Amino acid sequence: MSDSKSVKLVDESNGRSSELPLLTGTLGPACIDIAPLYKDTGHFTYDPGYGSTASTKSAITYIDGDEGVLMYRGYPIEQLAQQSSFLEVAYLLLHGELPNKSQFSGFENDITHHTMMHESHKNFFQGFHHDAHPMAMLAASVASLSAFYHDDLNVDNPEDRKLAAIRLIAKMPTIAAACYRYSIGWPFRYPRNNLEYVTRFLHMMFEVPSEPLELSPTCAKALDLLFILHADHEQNASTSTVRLVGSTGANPYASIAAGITALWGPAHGGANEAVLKMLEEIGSPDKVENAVKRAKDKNDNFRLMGFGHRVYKNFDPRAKIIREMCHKVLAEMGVNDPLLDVAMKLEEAALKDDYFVERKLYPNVDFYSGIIYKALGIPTEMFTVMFAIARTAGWIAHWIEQHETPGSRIGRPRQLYVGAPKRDYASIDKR
Ligand SMILES: CC(=O)SCCNC(=O)CCNC(=O)[C@H](O)C(C)(C)COP(=O)(O)OP(=O)(O)OC[C@H]1O[C@@H](n2cnc3c(N)ncnc32)[C@H](O)[C@@H]1OP(=O)(O)O
Ligand SMILES: O=C([O-])CC(=O)C(=O)O
Repeated sequence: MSDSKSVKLVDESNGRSSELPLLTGTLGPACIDIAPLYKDTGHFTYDPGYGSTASTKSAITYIDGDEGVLMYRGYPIEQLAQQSSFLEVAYLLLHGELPNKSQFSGFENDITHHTMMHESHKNFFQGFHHDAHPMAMLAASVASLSAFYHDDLNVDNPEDRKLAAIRLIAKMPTIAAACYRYSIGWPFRYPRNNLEYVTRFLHMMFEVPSEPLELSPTCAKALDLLFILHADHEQNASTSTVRLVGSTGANPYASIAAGITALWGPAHGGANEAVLKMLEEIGSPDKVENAVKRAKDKNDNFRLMGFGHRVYKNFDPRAKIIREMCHKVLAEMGVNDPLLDVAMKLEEAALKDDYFVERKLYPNVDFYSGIIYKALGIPTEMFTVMFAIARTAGWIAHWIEQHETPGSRIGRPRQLYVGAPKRDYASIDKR
C-alpha cells in the first residue's frame, strides 16, 4: 500500500503496477486490467469501513444523519425520551408497537421473573482478577449464559427467541452490578423484584447491608432517560457484530457477548469512559484551546472524544437531550462539577473552529453522558457497561429480526486482495 488514499497493485507476470484509489465504488471490468487476480471475482464493491453499504433491511430504527433525526419504530427519540420509559422502549424495539397496559404488565412480569443470576454463575466472578475491567467481566459473563440456558434453546423457535430476549434484558443489570461489586470486593445483592428496572439496578449497585439506599427520583429518571437514548442505533459497529455472529446461527448469548466486546472500543461505546478521562486530563476551561489544537494536529493521535459520528453530520439528537438533562441533574442534585464547564467550553470552541465545522464534527451521545453518570455515583469504568445494559434491548431486537427475516444469509464480506500474485514454493535452503 503506497499511502492511505491509494493501493498499489503489481502484476509480477508482466511487471506492470497500478495505483488503485481507495474509494467506494464498484470494481468492474476496469479492475481486470489493474489486478489480474480479480479476473474471476467479476464485480464487487470496495467500501472500507462500510461507509455506504447497507448490510440489511431493518424496520427498527431510522436515522437521518444530515438532519439529526432519530426514530425508534417511527417514534421520534425526543418524544420517547420525554414520555416513555426504558422498559416500554425495549418492548417497542422488540415487538414493533408500544404496549397497551396489559401487554406492558405482562412484559414487566416476564422481565422481573428472570432477574436472578444462576447461583453457579456467580462462581465465574471468583476467577477474575480483582482489578479486571468491568467490561471484560461483562463480556465473559454474558457469553457464559450460553452454558446455562442451552438445553431449551432453539434459535428457529420464536418462543425460544423471545425467552432469550427476556432473559438477557432481565439479567443484564444483575450481571452489570455484580461486575462492579466484585471489582470493589463487596458481596453481590439479589435483585429486589418489587422495584422498577432502573431502581432495581441502582439498589444492586449501591445498597450496603443494613443501610437503606436513598434514591432521588431525578437520579432514577436520568438513568432511565440515558437507557432510552442508548437502546438502539441501527447498524453501529456492535449491532452489526451481533448480526454477523447471529448470521452463523450462533446462540443469542454468544451473539450479544460479541456485541459487548465491539462496544468496548473507544471509537464506539468506550468513548463515554474516554470522554471523562479526557475532560479530567484537560482539567480547566483555559486548557481547552490547547486540546482543540492537539485534536487538529495530524501528527498527534489525540482526538476529541465524544465528537464526530459516521452518520450524523449535524447534531446527534441524543447529545442535545443529554446536555439538557445534564444541567438539570446537576442542578437538582446540587452538584457543581467543573468538568461540565470544561465540556461546554470544548463544545463552544470546536463548533467555532473551521476544522470541526468543515468535517461536520459535533458532540455525539457519549459527550455529556459521563458527567451524568459521575453525578449519579457511577464509577468511570462502569460507563460502557451502562451503555451495554441499554443496548442489549436493541441488539436482541436486531437478532430476532434477523431470524424472522426469510432468506437471511450468512454475513460474509469480501476483501480486495493486495498481496503477492501466484508464485512457486521454494524449499527452505533455496530462500
Ligand atoms: C456510541 C458511539 O459509537 S458514538 C462515537 C463515539 N466515538 C468517539 O466519540 C470517538 C471520537 N470520534 C471518532 O473517532 C470518529 O469521529 C468516529 C469513529 C466516531 C467516526 O469515524 P469516521 O466516520 O470513520 O470518520 P473519520 O475517522 O474518517 O473522520 C473524518 C475526519 O474527521 C477527523 N475526525 C473525526 N473525529 C474526530 C475527532 N473526534 N477529533 C478530531 N478529528 C476527528 C478525522 O481525523 C478525519 O479527518 P481528515 O478528513 O482530515 O482525515
Ligand atoms: O451509530 C453509530 O455508529 C454509533 C452510535 O452512535 C451508537 O451506536 O449509538
